[in-house]
Amino acid sequence: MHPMSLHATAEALVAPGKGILAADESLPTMEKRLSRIGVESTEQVRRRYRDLLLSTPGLAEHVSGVILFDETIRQHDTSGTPFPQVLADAGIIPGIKVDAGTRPLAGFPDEVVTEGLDGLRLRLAEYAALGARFAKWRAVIRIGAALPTPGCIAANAHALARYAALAQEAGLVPIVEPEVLMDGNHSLPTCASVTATVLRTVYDELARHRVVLDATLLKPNMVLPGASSHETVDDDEIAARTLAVLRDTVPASVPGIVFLSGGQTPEQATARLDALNRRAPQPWQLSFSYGRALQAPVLDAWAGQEQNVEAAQQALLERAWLNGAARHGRYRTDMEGARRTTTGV
Ligand SMILES: O=P(O)(O)OC[C@H]1O[C@](O)(COP(=O)(O)O)[C@@H](O)[C@@H]1O
Repeated sequence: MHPMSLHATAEALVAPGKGILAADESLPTMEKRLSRIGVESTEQVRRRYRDLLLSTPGLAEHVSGVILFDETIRQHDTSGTPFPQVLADAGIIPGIKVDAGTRPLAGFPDEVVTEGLDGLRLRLAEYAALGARFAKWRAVIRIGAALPTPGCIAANAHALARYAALAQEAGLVPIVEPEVLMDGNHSLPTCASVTATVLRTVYDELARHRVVLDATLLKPNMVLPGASSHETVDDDEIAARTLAVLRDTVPASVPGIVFLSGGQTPEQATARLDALNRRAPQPWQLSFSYGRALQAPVLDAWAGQEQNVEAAQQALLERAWLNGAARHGRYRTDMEGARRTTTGV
């Protein structure tokens, strides 16, 4: 086992000015992301793309950890170094997505449950041996006319707790991710009340399963109006509503909250993280674990072409730098596109 305690690892993942790069897209998600830029998703393409991300020089300045996918944790960079080692050498903590994705929840139309508990103890031991020091499991909750149901919330919270306990047993810090989706035309208060109910249920289950909270991180959605609701809400209101829900439901012993981006634009995700941090101090660090909001500009800049690798890495450094500023509540929109002049890089 790695000599750093689980609590120390959790704290290092939410170190000031830093956050997590979620690069753990499953095969179907990666196929979607690559087809947007007109690139076919093959194992070699995914390896090249992840190599670009993970070998970005200077990434550690604002990235504390990277979540990998099962395929990626077994792959190597072009010189033959395993990806978890590439990260560790750069001072970045390697992590791993361990859920097996969502499936329809039997008896609950339009609701899903995350699978992957069977055999998880053995898989976690293998991931730890491959160099992972933290893990992630995502539950998905949909808002609809009569959704989510208590049954769906309970099933997902139970799975998250079973996973988190197993991750800690294996010496990995569990990131607990109950995502309330932005899809739909629901209001901001509806998202707030659903998110609060989900988080309360999740923390009940974590306690029941004896999960040590100071060695966990929470990866929640921000409290937002539904994507098709046409409600305009400013970033400070989103921060206020999000913090009100979190303060009501997340114990203070949790070291950090690392938000998912969930379909927000990169600029929105950064501005809202900034608004949240302008309301610090809070009981926990307020950080990011963004997939799309960090990678969308990288994919656009890369477009699958070798000659664009450096420009793509610059795009990643730019977003990491902006989110690093947002970690301190020091982001301003005029910093967009200004990294080279400001940092002299
Ligand atoms: O392919 P999956 O397992 O559905 O994962 C979806 C993505 O959702 C996340 O949990 C959050 O990503 P976003 O910031 O893009 O919402 C990522 O960690 C993950 O890559």
